[in-house]
Amino acid sequence: MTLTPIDHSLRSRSAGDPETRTVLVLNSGSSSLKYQLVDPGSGEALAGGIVERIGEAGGRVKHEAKGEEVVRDLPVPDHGEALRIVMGLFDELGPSLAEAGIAAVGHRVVHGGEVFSAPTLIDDDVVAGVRDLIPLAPLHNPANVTGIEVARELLHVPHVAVFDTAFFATLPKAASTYALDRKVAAEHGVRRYGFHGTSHQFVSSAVAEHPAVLAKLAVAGRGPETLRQVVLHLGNGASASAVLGGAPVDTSMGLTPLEGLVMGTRSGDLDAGIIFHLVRGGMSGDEVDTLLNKRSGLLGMSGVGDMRELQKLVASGDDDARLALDVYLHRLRKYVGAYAAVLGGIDVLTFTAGVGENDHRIRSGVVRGLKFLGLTVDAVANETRSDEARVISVRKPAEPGSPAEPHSLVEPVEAPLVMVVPTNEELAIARQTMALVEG
Ligand SMILES: Nc1ncnc2c1ncn2[C@@H]1O[C@H](COP(=O)(O)OP(=O)(O)O)[C@@H](O)[C@H]1O
Ligand SMILES: CC(=O)OP(=O)(O)O
Ligand SMILES: [Mg+2]
Repeated sequence: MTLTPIDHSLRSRSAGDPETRTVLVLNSGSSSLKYQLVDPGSGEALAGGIVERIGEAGGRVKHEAKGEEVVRDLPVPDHGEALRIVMGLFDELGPSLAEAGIAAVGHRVVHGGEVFSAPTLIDDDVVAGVRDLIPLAPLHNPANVTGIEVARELLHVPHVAVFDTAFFATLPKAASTYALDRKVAAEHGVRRYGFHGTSHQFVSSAVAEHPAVLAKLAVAGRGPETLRQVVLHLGNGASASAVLGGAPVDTSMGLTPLEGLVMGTRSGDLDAGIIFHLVRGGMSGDEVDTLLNKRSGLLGMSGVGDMRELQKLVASGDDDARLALDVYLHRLRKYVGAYAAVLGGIDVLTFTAGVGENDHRIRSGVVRGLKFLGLTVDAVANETRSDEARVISVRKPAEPGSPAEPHSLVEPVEAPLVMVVPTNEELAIARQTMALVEG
């Protein structure tokens, strides 16, 4: 398929033109390309979709616009072709990219290393910098580089890189330092970088602005700088963060997005000795890398990496699936407990991303067993589906005249809130992209 490059560079500079206000957000994964056309002003997603199984036998494209979804099965050999297909779908099914007034393209880049700690306007040097970081994120950064290169060829507008690691650039040294020989660590850039930062930042900010949280702080007479949050981003990749007054103080992913929680296909935490044991047993380093990143986690333990599939197996009485779920929940409870210690207590525990937003059994499963921290789940609130940020912990009516009014429900002041807050990495990337482009 051949497409004419779209040049919006002149239109994007025409101030006040409402048509020049959208951002195309691209999230290039190892075998997928997620995209969304976003109006950062209104927060509206005008269209979006996903190209899956890139480079595999049967590719698939899902494109959603104006409430309608189109699914097509077709071969997608690489990310370049994936983006060309996406641009063709916009042309064919709308909204037309040529008329959408794209002011910029925002790229999710997973690893920014120590070089990039803020959204960055992309030029050749930045592409080279992201490429240099491939050894630190071999599963993610190669796709990010390809996505950027192809998009720059096809869309002649400013391109901005928004890094997963940026939010965690200010982690305290005690949390970001591995207890290794300091010279080796410095030479190889070994430290905790943290990932999913765009999501942890978006969600923790939304929590801090939520009326129930503001009421809680008001009742306690405390300022926002004291707010102690734990955020659980549970998607295919999963990570936890501890956030104090808006600043991250710890996070579960490390040098790479492998450490921490049990994930769809990644092991999360394990004894580093296991790696040497497997290598001595005959596996190559690359084989162990693939094992831990792609064949472990829920998939490795149960045969399925998708939480919906896992829950079906558990319901059917499958013992391996039950154990996988128990390991997943056990790890989560350990992290919440650890972060309660890091923060000196928890004010709000928040669930987000595909599993966190949708699976009430996981939420109640985590909180069950953490009663000693004051954490609770109200069964009705937990099981009620909603796209809104909401409280799911047990609450009681506010005292008449209390500062918690007009919010009619408030938990005992000392009890933490448990919340579900939908993440929106695309909107956050679009806003950061627009802010940079508009200077
Ligand atoms: N209704 C649901 N119940 C349970 N799990 C769900 C539900 N919807 C989505 N998920 C799970 O969410 C995960 C994907 O989350 P998502 O945030 O989309 O991942 P990513 O962005 O990392 O690809 C999958 O494990 C999927 O099964
Ligand atoms: C960093 C990371 O794990 O990203 P994802 O969840 O998209 O794989
Ligand atoms: Mg995601």
